Amino acid sequence: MASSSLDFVGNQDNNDVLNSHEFSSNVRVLVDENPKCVCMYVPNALDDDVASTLLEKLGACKGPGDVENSTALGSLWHQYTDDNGPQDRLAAYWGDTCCDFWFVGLLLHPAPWPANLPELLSARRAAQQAAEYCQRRYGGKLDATKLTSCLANYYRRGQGHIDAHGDEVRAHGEDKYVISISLGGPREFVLTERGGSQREMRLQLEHGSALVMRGEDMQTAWKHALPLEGNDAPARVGLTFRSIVPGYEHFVKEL
Ligand SMILES: O=C(O)CCC(=O)C(=O)O
Ligand SMILES: [Fe+2]
Repeated sequence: MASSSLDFVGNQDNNDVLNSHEFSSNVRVLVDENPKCVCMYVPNALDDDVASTLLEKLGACKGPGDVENSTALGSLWHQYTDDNGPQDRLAAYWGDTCCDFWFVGLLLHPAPWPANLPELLSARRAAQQAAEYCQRRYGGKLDATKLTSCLANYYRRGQGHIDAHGDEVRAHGEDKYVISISLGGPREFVLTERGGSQREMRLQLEHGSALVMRGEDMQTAWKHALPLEGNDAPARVGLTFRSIVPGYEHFVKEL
C-alpha cells in the first residue's frame, strides 16, 4: 500500500459557490497498481460549510410521501430495489441529458441538475478537481474527467449499507472515474482485493472528503463496501460523481 503526502492546489473559480479554498491536504493513495487501478482519499476536498449546507438541504427531503418533500427540492429520495432486493439506503440521481446509469438490474434516468442546489455543483467541482489531480499524476486526457452524473446514496442514522461490489463502469468513458464526496458521517469504507491476497483496507470517510476510484481494474481487481454499523452510526450522504457517456445505455440497447 502506497501512502504519500502531497500538496495540491485546485483550480480557483470565484464564479461558483464557495469551494474557493485550496486542496492542500494530505492525499492518501490507497491503491495505485497501474493507471487503471487507482484509489485515493482527499480529506477536505469540499469546503466544510458548503458540505454542511448541502447535507442539511438533502437530509431535509426524506422520501416520497413525506411532508418534508413539499420543500423546494420536491420528492428527492427513492428507495430502489435492485437484483439484491430492496436497498436499505435512499438514492437520488441527477445528470446531463441521456446519462442513464445501469447497475445490478436497476436503470436510472437522471433528473436535471437542480438549479436551486448550487452546493451540488460545488461538490461536483471539488470532485472534478480531484479527478484532474489524479489525471496529472497518472496520465490521461483532461476531458476524460468530465463528470456528467451524480448518484447520491443516503445512509440514514443507524441504517444503510452497501455490500462489497465493483462498480459497473462500462458507460464511464476512458478513465472510468467514480468520485465520492462525503457529507456527514464518518462512515467506514472497506476495500478488499479479489483473488489470492484478499488484502483489506479500511478508512473512515469524513465530512467533505473525496474518495477517487479510477480505472476498470479498480472495479474488477478490488471490491468496496460500506458495512452496516450500529444504531449510533451517523447519517451520511455519499455523492458519487461519474463520467457517464451521454446516450451509452440507449446505444447498447439498440445493438
Ligand atoms: O456511498 C458511497 O460513497 C459509495 C456508494 C457506492 O459504492 C456506489 O454507489 O456504487
Ligand atoms: Fe460502488
